[in-house]
Amino acid sequence: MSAMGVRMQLSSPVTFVTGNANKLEEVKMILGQTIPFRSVKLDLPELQGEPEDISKEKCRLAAKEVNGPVLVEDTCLCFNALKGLPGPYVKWFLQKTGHEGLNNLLAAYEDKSAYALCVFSLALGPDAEPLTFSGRTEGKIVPARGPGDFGWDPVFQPDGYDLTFAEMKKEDKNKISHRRRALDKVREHFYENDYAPPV
Ligand SMILES: O=c1nc[nH]c2c1ncn2[C@H]1C[C@H](O)[C@@H](COP(=O)(O)OP(=O)(O)OP(=O)(O)O)O1
Ligand SMILES: [Mg+2]
Repeated sequence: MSAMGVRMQLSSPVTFVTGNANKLEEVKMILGQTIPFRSVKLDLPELQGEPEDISKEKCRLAAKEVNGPVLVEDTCLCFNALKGLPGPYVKWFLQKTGHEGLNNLLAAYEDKSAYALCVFSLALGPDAEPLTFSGRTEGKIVPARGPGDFGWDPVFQPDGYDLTFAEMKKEDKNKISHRRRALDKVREHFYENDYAPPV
């Protein structure tokens, strides 16, 4: 039961909206059968600003498109020496300058520390205010190592590991990742509110 004692009935399974197949694969692995969800491939426009606001706005757009309950996420890679940049803009830095460019951004600084941040937003429908759930993993930026199939994974080495995210086994990344930590909160929210499985 939710805090209000009202059982929320989802009108349909939650739709995870993303244009990124690698994200979807990880979300599927992490959530398994715990939350009923389906996915739609849509690359939604993203506003500029703070990670939470970007995620929420993406969620509002997704809920309008889907006209039902939706889940979206926005992922940031934040360099401490650069006060959190490139952050939500890492996609464009990566696309234009590659892994080497991301390393070069830190060339002038001793501090190579960084964190990966994942902000999920959930809206139960187009008129609902999105809720956000964040997860964060600390690490550092290193010259690229490992398979290059998912974003900046080759240049991010999480604290306590000698391997980059790209070099780690998927199941190991999924135990400590920003995405895992955020999804643990999403899952907790579903349990706490006792969202009934869709009929
Ligand atoms: O765990 C990750 N490990 C490595 N790279 C990652 C990860 N997660 C996102 N990424 C990349 C994808 C994109 O270059 C940028 C985030 O941008 P972001 O807008 O959130 O992703 P996206 O546009 O690819 O998909 P979406 O349609 O869900 O917005 O960082
Ligand atoms: Mg995006």
